[in-house]
Amino acid sequence: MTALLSVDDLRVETSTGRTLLDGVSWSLDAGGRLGIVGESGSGKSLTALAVLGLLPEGMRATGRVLLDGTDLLTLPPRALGRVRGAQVAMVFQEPLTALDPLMTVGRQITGPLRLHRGLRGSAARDEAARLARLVHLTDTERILRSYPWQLSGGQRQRVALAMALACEPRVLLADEPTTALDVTVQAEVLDLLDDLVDRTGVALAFVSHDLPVVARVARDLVVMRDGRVVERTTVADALAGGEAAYTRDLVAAARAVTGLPTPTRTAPEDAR
Ligand SMILES: Nc1ncnc2c1ncn2[C@@H]1O[C@H](COP(=O)(O)OP(=O)(O)OP(=O)(O)O)[C@@H](O)[C@H]1O
Repeated sequence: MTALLSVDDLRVETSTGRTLLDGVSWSLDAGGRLGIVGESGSGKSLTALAVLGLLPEGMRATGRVLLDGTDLLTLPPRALGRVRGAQVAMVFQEPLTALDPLMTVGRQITGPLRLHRGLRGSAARDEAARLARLVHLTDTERILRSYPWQLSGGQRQRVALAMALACEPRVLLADEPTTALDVTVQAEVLDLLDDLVDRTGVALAFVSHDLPVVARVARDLVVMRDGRVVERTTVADALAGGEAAYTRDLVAAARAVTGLPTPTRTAPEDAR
């Protein structure tokens, strides 16, 4: 199968020539679930930002980021803007950064529907309500009339997911989407993500420092350290004892803290 999104020998340097990402390569198939894991500073977020063309000023990316064969790194800004949101959507750790504090949730969800799908009036409102239900928001009428600050952290992340899915993207990039949430809400949002991937068929790239969290939603796994990919494997194989010593350390550390299960090696299709 040809990959839907592939990152090929991605390198990111600062304006002073410091290398932050060095030869990062991975691929995500249509409907795939890729986890990108590694300790703080390993380059997970920069990889996600580079894919979206959202690197901080002054940083330079080389290599290739191919979405269905189109290299996003060489795309002009306007064309890249059309890809972002419409084909590759994202959710971040803190949903408030993605939400406008002065706009009701309903208007924020209808915004991308208007822009990318041309929906207006009651058609946009109906679709916003459908999306709110899709992300398991209850009391949708009230929530759509609310401002972000009137919602809980878990509700805000559900709204951010509804906005991300509004344009029916092919890829969803999630960077630590549950890290700021307390444990119970974190589990609910992970279950929701799992369900959304199944129901919408969106391909998921899920970035987190937390291996047990990644293991709940991902099937394939990229392990990063110091701006490099240490190992490309599956979650099941990593849990059964990865090839790289660093992967084994990550698994052992996670197991010591959370009691991760010790599965036997399984075929990738059975890994969820
Ligand atoms: N704006 C920036 N300017 C210079 N260096 C940066 C910048 N942003 C990140 N870096 C550096 O790039 C490297 C990778 O950072 P990145 O944020 O991708 O790591 P991460 O794995 O996502 O970690 P975390 O989970 O803590 O966000 C780190 O060494 C970091 O110090």
